[in-house]
Amino acid sequence: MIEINGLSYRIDGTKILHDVTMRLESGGITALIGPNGAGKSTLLHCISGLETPERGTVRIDGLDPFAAPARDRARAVALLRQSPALVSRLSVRELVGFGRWPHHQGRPGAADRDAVDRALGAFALADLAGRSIATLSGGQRQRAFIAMTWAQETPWMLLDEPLNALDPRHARDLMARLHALSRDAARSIVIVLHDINAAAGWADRIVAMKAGRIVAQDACAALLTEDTLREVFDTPFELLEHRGRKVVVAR
Ligand SMILES: Nc1ncnc2c1ncn2[C@@H]1O[C@H](COP(=O)(O)OP(=O)(O)OP(=O)(O)O)[C@@H](O)[C@H]1O
Repeated sequence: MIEINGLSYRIDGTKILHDVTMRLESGGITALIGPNGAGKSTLLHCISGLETPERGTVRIDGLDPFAAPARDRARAVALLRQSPALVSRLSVRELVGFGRWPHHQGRPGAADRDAVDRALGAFALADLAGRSIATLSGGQRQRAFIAMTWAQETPWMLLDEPLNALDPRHARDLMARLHALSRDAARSIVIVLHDINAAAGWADRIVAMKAGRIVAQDACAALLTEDTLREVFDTPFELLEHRGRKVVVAR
């Protein structure tokens, strides 16, 4: 479980997160939704210890990300940032191999090479393994960064808009893989999504943020109501039902 208590974060005097308190249950997929600028990325950065909050505490299965050594933190939680830094001379295989660093600390073994091969296979990157990441298309590069995060094999994966740049097939494949991973490997996934229908189709739980605050959190089906979505996004939505699934249409 990730427990967040009274988390506040400020940049240059402007409050970005306001006293956020919540629990993220282990297992399954939790979608983090909310309008642009709501503080979703900032919250993920604080959870993963990338940013230090002004006040409040975070515990990742008991681990304090602000006090723990970087290696322990990197074995507890993997973060895919929205715009990951690009080291363009790296090959795809080398980039994915970076995900193994917390496990081998510079001396990769057979288990690390296997994990990289599995990640390359899982994201249809085997044919691109030797290519420089600078030469990839936007979607291919996004998949390489997701594979790197995946190869880190942490109990928690925090993914900030991983569907960016993915075509419909790869977006669906990614959500299906994350769903299977959360079931078969008992990994806990927190994913920022702007596509509410991806959340409706795959998430177990949804947390909705607005203006630096949590405004709703519940099981996916319970949270997705026209009233809640209108309140979160300040725009009307229509909720339809298709083959037992909710489909959300912005009006
Ligand atoms: N370095 C910074 N300096 C000033 N303001 C910042 C900085 N980083 C973030 N902010 C502000 O903090 C607020 C929250 O940003 P954040 O990126 O966390 O939102 P978000 O919910 O992830 O948005 P989006 O959906 O657009 O990615 C925004 O108003 C943003 O402009």
